[in-house]
Amino acid sequence: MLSAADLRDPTSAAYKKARKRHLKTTRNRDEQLEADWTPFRAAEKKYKARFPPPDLSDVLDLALLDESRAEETKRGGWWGKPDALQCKEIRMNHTEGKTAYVFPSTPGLVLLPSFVSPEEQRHLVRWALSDHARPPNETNLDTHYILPEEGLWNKYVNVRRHVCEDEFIQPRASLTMATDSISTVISEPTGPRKLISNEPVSKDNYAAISAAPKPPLAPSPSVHPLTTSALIQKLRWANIGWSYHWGSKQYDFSKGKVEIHDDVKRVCKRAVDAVDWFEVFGDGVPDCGDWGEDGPDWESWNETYEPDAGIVNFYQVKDTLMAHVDRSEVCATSPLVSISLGCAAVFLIGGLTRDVEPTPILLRSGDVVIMSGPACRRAYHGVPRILEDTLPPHLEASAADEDWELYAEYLHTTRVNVNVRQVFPVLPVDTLKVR
Ligand SMILES: O=C(O)CCC(=O)C(=O)O
Ligand SMILES: [Fe+2]
Repeated sequence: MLSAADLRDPTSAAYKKARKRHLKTTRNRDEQLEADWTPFRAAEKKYKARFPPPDLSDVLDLALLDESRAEETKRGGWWGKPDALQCKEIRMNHTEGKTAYVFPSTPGLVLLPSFVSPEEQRHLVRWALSDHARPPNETNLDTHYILPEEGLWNKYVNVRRHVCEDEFIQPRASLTMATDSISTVISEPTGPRKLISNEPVSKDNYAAISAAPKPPLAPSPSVHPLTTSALIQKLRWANIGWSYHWGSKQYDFSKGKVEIHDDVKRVCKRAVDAVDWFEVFGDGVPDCGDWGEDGPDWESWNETYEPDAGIVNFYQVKDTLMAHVDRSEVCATSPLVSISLGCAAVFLIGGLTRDVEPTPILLRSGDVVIMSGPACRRAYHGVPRILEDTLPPHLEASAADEDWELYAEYLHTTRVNVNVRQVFPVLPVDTLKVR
């Protein structure tokens, strides 16, 4: 496979070949169209580019400050700069040897580099693939395929260990066409997550949005049977907690809530608890945004933060997550905790519109991002690039743990993001009592 280093060396054969292909595909590029790109779109295009590989010198890469991550940051030849952006180190609670950073450009954004230990990273990856991406938690593949009851990953492990055959997993369409009336389902092709412009949820429209019908998505009639090994590469997300309805981009509370696993909750609570929120939002922090009629609630987060929803994202190296705002949560301010595992990525976060120039941050395995407060929770953000060959040494296969081998192999081309949210404010007004 071509490495990023090959593509940066103009004397290499790989560079010459890629350049030729690039010139051919961009010959008819519409320059006027490019001039119309919003700053967010322009940044996405820049980091997505396969050739030449993007220059990351304006991407914040705080791992470079950490001597113990030297082996990790060497991988793949991808480096940002530790001083690419303006950020400030803040005081933390009960946390030895860790650091937290805030950003004047996005009040409420907190970065905790290397917050999750290597051991805990392995534990979370196992949880995500083996325990979580299976019933009762919905995955992107459930709509379209009749998945094995034991979970796709567990089946895949059995296939690789020759415990069972690599059978073809059948599309669901053949089954449901006969039983579902077409008018009760909405069609959604497979592929990346779609951008649907949904209405921001608030206490005022919550009841109406909850009551609106949420018909199941239609299984695609064009998907083909695939083996377990082929299908595992197409796993893109698994739901956490309250069920999310992708057709309307709203939660479907009628389906009930699956409890968030204690181990995941514990990491998220530890992260929120580690932050001194006065340093993030206290006196003298400007432009924190509009907290709504009840005013700021950050002072109680260390005690009241209680996640109840979220998603595990599985990105293969060529996947991207387009600019979006997570606006389906009733509580538009409480911390959203986002844990990065596996390959590194470029994360972009801008402002309330795509016209705000986004801040680029290199996220590596074990890093935690917290998005909190009105300015940050409603900020456009996305992941335009997964950086190939960046799996840290502590996630590689090791002779000491044979069972890890298949996880390590999968992670070589994958980034896992555990994205945990709080849908309801902790003290819901009467109309919000669904818990
Ligand atoms: O993968 C990430 O870092 C961000 C994911 C995200 O923004 C989302 O799931 O809404
Ligand atoms: Fe998001």
